[in-house]
Amino acid sequence: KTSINLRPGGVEGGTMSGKNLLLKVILLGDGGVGKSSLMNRYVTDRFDSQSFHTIGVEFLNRDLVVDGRLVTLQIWDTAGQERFKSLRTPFYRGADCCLLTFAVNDSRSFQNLSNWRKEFMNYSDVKDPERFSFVVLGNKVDMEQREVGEVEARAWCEENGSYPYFETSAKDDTNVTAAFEAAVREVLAAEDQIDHALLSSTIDLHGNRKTSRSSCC
Ligand SMILES: Nc1nc2c(ncn2[C@@H]2O[C@H](COP(=O)(O)OP(=O)(O)OP(=O)(O)O)[C@@H](O)[C@H]2O)c(=O)[nH]1
Ligand SMILES: [Mg+2]
Repeated sequence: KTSINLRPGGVEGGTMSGKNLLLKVILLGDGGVGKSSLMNRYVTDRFDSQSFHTIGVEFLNRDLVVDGRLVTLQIWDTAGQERFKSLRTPFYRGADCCLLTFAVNDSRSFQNLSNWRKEFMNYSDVKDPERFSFVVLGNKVDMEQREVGEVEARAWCEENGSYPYFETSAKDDTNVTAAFEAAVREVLAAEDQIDHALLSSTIDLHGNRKTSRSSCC
């Protein structure tokens, strides 16, 4: 299958070797939890222990193959500090997946996950909130002093929509690739469901047309 149907908001880009899929994922979470560090680890394989707070948004692309499909992952990294809210929210539209990020040594950042999800929903204009793909990242697992346990984090994910959960460290490169690949898989799985729904509604429509024709002629 070389062409893939996308719901509104997704973009299809062309390449020399056929069509490849451009997916937009967005990193949200409190200032300092490690969003920029995760993106930089994944795209450039570097870690900076002295990074600056992000102002507004930045994005980087990385190509990858997931389950035999060539995908360009466009990662949007946002500023988590409250004062930058108006600079980040215009960029939520068109996202295919949202990575809700907290730091395991900062319980406040974990408690704020539901606020981040709310903010995303308010500004992203997602058509079907129940089906939208979220992935949750508990970052900084290399740190000694944890304030949020894995069991507690997994329970939140389960209760709030069975979101995949990854314990990551941008510093040690733990689960970073796995987390971004999971985001792609979540989107592809959601697309497949929509393809199936479209297919069955097409069949229904044909059925209806046939019935109405035979009744009027
Ligand atoms: N120990 C450890 N430190 C990390 C990790 N990820 C990020 N950091 C550090 O945490 C600090 C904040 O990281 P950033 O990536 O800038 O955080 P951010 O979420 O982008 O913050 P904002 O841009 O303000 O929203 C930096 O000093 C990073 O070096 C990690 O996995 N482990
Ligand atoms: Mg940042």
